[in-house]
Amino acid sequence: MPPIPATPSSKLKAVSSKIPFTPRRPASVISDTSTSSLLPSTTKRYKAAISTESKHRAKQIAGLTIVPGSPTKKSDGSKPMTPTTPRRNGADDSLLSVNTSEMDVSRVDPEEALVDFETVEAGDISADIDPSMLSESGQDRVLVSVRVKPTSNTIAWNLPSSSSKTIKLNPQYAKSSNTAPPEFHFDELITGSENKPVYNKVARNHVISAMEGYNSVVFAYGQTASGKTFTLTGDDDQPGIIPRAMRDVFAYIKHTTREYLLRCSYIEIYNETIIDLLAPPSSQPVQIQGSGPNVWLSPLREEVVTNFSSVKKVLERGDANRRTASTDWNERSSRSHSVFRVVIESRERGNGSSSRKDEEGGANGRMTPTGRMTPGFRPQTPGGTRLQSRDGRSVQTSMLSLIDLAGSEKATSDKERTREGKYINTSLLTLGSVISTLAENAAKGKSDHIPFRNSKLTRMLQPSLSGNARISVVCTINPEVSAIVESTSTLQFAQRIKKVQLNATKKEIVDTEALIERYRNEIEDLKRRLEEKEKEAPARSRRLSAREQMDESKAMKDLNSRIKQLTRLILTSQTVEEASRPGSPVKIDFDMSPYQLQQELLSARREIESQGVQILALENALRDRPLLPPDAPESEKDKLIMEQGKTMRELEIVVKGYEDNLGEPLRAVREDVESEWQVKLDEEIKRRQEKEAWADELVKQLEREKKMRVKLENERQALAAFVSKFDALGLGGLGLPSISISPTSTFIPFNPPKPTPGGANAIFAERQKNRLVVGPLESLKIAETNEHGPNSNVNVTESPLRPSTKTKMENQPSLLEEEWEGVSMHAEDFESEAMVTATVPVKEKRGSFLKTIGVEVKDVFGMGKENVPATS
Ligand SMILES: Nc1ncnc2c1ncn2[C@@H]1O[C@H](COP(=O)(O)OP(=O)(O)OP(=O)(O)O)[C@@H](O)[C@H]1O
Repeated sequence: MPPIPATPSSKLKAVSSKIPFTPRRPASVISDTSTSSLLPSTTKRYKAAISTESKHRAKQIAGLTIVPGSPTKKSDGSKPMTPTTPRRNGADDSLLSVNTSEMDVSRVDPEEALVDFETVEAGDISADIDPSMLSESGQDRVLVSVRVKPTSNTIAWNLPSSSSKTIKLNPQYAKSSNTAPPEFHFDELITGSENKPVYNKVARNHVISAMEGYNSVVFAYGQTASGKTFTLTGDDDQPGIIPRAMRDVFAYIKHTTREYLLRCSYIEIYNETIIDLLAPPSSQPVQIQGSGPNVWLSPLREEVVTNFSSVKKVLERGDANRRTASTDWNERSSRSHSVFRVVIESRERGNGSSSRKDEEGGANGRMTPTGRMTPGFRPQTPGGTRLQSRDGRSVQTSMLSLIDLAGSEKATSDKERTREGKYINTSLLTLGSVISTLAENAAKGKSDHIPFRNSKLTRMLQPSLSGNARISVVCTINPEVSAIVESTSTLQFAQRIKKVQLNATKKEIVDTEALIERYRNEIEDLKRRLEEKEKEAPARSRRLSAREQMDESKAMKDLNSRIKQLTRLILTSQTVEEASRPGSPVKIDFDMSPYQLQQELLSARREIESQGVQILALENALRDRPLLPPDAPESEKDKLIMEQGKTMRELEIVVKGYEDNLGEPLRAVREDVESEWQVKLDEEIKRRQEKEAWADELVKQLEREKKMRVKLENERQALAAFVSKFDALGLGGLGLPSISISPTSTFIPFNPPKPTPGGANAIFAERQKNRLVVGPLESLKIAETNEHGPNSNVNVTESPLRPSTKTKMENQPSLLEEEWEGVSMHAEDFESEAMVTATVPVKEKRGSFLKTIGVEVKDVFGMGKENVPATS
């Protein structure tokens, strides 16, 4: 198998032939010229600058042994410096104390160190930046790439073509000819010495994601000397991921309207100790605080960077403090895991951003270091300095972590390296098992315990590995035959990490203070408007219609309820703020017992509650308060009362007019209805009068009929008696001369009537047959005269005043009018209750006879049988 050509080959040559060097120390941070004179004057690489401590030692300790296998010697023949002990103990701190910066975030006012498109200069960004590259592309899975280090030796791996993403062990190097040689597929497979395509493929998206607000992690994993540091840091010719990422950070800022605060930190984990590469050597080791996904490092020095040159300085300082040593495989092997982190905080630009910076930052709006810094400034923010959300502009926070892991390695000939190697291998092993469990859990939906706590590295990476980060891993391999085992192990690790599931989210910090302030302002504004409305109300109400007045009162009610709502929101925000603040040192005395603290908390809560009640009560009072304050002058009050009285009178008039107008149509309707019904009423009255008259007439008629009936009955009785007597005397049918019956008659000529056939009874019966019978008033019945027969119940509805033609009344003369042959009868004769007398031509006894037939009417009427008095 031919060796892998480097791209371009001349570069590989240049890189491989480079002599390690220490970068030039920035003048600003190095005050001791004698120290700087110790350092080589030219520099081509950032990597593994020999620490100041090491240099100092170098002066004192003569004759360091050359590590066997070190590929290169220094040009002066001296051996590479290898720190053998932690640099803090026994180090000359006075020499190292210069290694500090005024850009320490605790000394900088974040508001003065903001970076935005105005402050970013062309030199801060890559010359070949394409804005279209600055768009985010989300990743739910870890992006896994493999970078194969160029070599001139025979390689054991088959790399089919440049576009292929599969790497396969050549069969002749397989463990056994029976087993298939291992084959791996990745997202990217990169060869050559060009760092730019590596950055573009494996890191650019993640850098942009970090700028968009997602935590992002890029780390290099691989065997020692396989090219991790070359990939992450690179050199002047081939800058690696870190410098390229930082240039893209500024390029991104150049193309947005947000303002940024960038804070860098640089640490290393060496033999399970976390060391702050930017802090003075005497500083306390960094501790991992918190637990689970909420872990942070403390104390940790963070440097604010505002341009690329400040980033470069930070990197140089950190690199200078990194532990490197010659190993059997790498002249300057990283003996620790290094983590370069940038905390990116951003918010929308405020209105006066640029003008403020122009004033304070000098030419082109760029802040000078002195202009930005406020020595001794330390905002009282729990958890350290950070960008504050302002005027309702929330702050977005994310972290970009660029990690160069220590190389896994086999046992080395050096004792110290062996000890380091153990730690390195242990932490890498832990990383491996953490990744395996994460992958397993993701694949099988399990939630097995993940051993994050087994190493500082995994514990520190826990938030990112738990899913809340976008991760890219570059696995570097040495393709040579001698490194098959390590390369296979690296590729297997890469294969596993590919399965880890991610779910990164953005973190937004809301500006509660600004929110509360905004609410307060709004409440003030609403109250002012409410007050104005209340003042104008009497005057306005005169002008407004009823409808508009209703709208007006609704608007005032709305204002009131909005005030109430905002007050509640303020209370809630304050409570949340209080709860989320982890105990301000200003307010809480930590020497207090838990009981006392609890009491404090309770009383604080009670106070908040009572304030809430007070606010609500005040709101109610505000709503119900009179239009004038109690201490207003009497004249004002009188004026108001007068105005209100006037308004009331006006309202009364309005109401009356309204009612009047409303009554008018009703009156018209009533009149119409009345006139219409008056006619009907008149007709009805007339009809009633007629009916009354008719009824009166009926009554009279009835009376008459009754009398007539009585008389007739009397007549009948008298006649019956008379006829019986007459018959008894044997005078029936004798042909008597005309009889004149008159009570006043004194003389009746003797001319007795001739007897009729059947006698008087027959005549009476005949008359009875044709007799008219008068029934009740309301239903006049004509019985015997009815054409339907004597017993027919046919009603005769006609008025008795207008007798029916069907009756025989008109043909039937009244008995009173009828004149009998020989007997004359007159109605007036029956008017009185005098005895009916008949003058019969009898002998001398006739007078006594006449006397004996006198009959009282009342005795006759109502008797069922003929009441014939006995002849005396
Ligand atoms: N792709 C590459 N092209 C050219 N040179 C490379 C490449 N990768 C690595 N090198 C060179 O190989 C040497 C070792 O590389 P590097 O120091 O980056 O390895 P490492 O993985 O960081 O090792 P360690 O784990 O020991 O720190 C360096 O001199 C570096 O310049």
